[in-house]
Amino acid sequence: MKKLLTGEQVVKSFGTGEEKRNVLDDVSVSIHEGEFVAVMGPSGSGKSTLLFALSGTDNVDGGRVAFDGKDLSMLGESELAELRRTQMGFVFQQPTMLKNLNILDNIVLPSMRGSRRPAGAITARARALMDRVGIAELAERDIAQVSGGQLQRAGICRALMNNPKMIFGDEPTGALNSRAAEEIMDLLSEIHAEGTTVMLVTHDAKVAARAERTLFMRDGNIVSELRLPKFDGQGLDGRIGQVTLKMREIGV
Ligand SMILES: Nc1ncnc2c1ncn2[C@@H]1O[C@H](COP(=O)(O)OP(=O)(O)OP(=O)(O)O)[C@@H](O)[C@H]1O
Repeated sequence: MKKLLTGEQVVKSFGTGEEKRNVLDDVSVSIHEGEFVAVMGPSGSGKSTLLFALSGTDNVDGGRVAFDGKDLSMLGESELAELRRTQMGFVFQQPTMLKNLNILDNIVLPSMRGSRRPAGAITARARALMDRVGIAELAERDIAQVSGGQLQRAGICRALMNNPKMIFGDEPTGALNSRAAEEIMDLLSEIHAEGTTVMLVTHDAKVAARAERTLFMRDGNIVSELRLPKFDGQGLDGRIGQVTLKMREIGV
């Protein structure tokens, strides 16, 4: 399988002078096309910082990040923004949505901003995605009138609008009850099964159990990884057991 995303000796530091410290300390990692990778580790170990560095959300202080063969540091600001807008989708703990717009408008807004596609086609794409994730009837609702799980589905629709090669998620189920979390993970597993590459930061063994590879971070480094067969919808409990065992083994 082709490498889609590579980080080579990535360094990211925060602070200055004596306060300066490397939050990512020479991290190298490759993610292959179609892979589902989870990132776990103690709070403050650098998981989100790694996700932001690899997705070009944040610049890095050392090393190199390449997406689909393109060195991100060689791209101009607008090229990087375009690459992120068209090839990457982002799902966070809680989707940031505008309160004065309904669900549909929140989903289409980022695509309307930067695209030459006709507005009708963009709206049709959003409605098809909403239908697919089971929130078609909520299009005209205010964002305050839907549940956390429904709002996250809308966030996933927004992330899929441009049919991205890769989805990056930072604790996508962190704000949800266990049933909604499971439904969101079913959805992300489906999207992965259709060929989208996925990278998720999580504290939850139930989330990492869906992944084929879980990276474990500590103090700004990847210290271990667990590989599992591609998830086919079967044997989730056993996979959760394996992730939990590994977490205990390395003290996460
Ligand atoms: N913008 C920033 N400025 C200064 N320090 C930062 C910044 N962002 C992150 N850090 C620090 O970098 C370290 C790693 O943060 P990061 O959010 O990547 O950890 P994490 O593993 O995702 O943690 P959590 O599980 O709590 O979300 C932390 O000590 C954090 O305080």
